[in-house]
Amino acid sequence: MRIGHGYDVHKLVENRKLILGGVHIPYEKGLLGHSDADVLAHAIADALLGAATLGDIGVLFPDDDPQYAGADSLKLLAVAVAAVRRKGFGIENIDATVLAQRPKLRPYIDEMRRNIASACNLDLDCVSIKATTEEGLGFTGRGEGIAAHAVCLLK
Ligand SMILES: Nc1ccn([C@@H]2O[C@H](COP(=O)(O)O)[C@@H](O)[C@H]2O)c(=O)n1
Ligand SMILES: C[C@@]1(CO)OP(=O)(O)OP(=O)(O)OC[C@H]1O
Repeated sequence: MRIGHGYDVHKLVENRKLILGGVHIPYEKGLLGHSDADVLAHAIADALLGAATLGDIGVLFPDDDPQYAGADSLKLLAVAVAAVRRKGFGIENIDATVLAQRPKLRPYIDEMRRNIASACNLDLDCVSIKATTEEGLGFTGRGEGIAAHAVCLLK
């Protein structure tokens, strides 16, 4: 067994789509990044790559490479998963938490889980996604950005 942890943050700005776990969530702002800035998919990719000692998402997909401009992060996640599997690992489970003051994410959680499970070729029951506010505290609490933590086990 191998354990992995991933953490990512992206800034909330106007005139960007808010994409979390591959779901386009209606909101007045979106996350800024070189890719679609799907902070949840990035944290999960980093957890998987970390567990397999394959570096992190920025190693696989450099943020100065034009081919990743506006990239669908679920596709980047699927590539990361393929690298993990090529190294001989299977994925036991993924558990992630999104830190966002707004918008309310609960209505979108099941669709996010389905998207992540599909990108990772996993049963739905192996993918857990949760959301929490930080009670108005810090940069997520002020609505300046959204963060995500993820852990995974590889077998
Ligand atoms: N952006 C968010 C944040 C939280 N939730 C859900 O609300 C519950 C209570 O949030 P607390 O920060 O007070 O723990 C939380 O357990 C989530 O189910 C949400 O949907 N979207
Ligand atoms: C995903 C990549 C891909 O270009 O770009 P960003 O969307 O900026 O995301 P980040 O988590 O800052 O770093 C990883 C990048 O390599």
